Amino acid sequence: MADPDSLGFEHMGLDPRLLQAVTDLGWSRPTLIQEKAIPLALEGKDLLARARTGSGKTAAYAIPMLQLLLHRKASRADGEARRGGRDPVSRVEPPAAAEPAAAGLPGAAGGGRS
Ligand SMILES: Nc1ncnc2c1ncn2[C@@H]1O[C@H](COP(=O)(O)OP(=O)(O)OP(=O)(O)O)[C@@H](O)[C@H]1O
Repeated sequence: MADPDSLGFEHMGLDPRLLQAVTDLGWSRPTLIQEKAIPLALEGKDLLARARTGSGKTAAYAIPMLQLLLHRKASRADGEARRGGRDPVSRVEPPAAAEPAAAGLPGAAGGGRS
């Protein structure tokens, strides 16, 4: 299944947590579709790829997706920290109180023509 001549996961610039996860799964090498797709997806390219069932397509798109999410979270947290605030990703805020449906609309109480 894995391509013995493939560039290893460790050469793809993956987040250490993803590399660890791949190692924990016992995946020593990427499959062909992973080797071809992951670097392009990490560059932000849009891909349409086809490979046999069971060839590892799920990880071919899930690994770059997780990497982009991890980096987005890290850069948002950095930006927030530089502004002296808290990490907006880990912050849990209750939803804002619902506005009255007609508030501010012409014809609503206080907002329309009289
Ligand atoms: N690099 C890898 N090394 C070893 N095993 C892998 C590797 N990548 C995926 N696998 C394993 O291969 C199996 C098939 O992978 P997966 O289901 O992702 O393939 P798929 O191409 O998405 O299949 P399908 O077409 O059925 O959706 C899974 O058990 C998965 O854990």
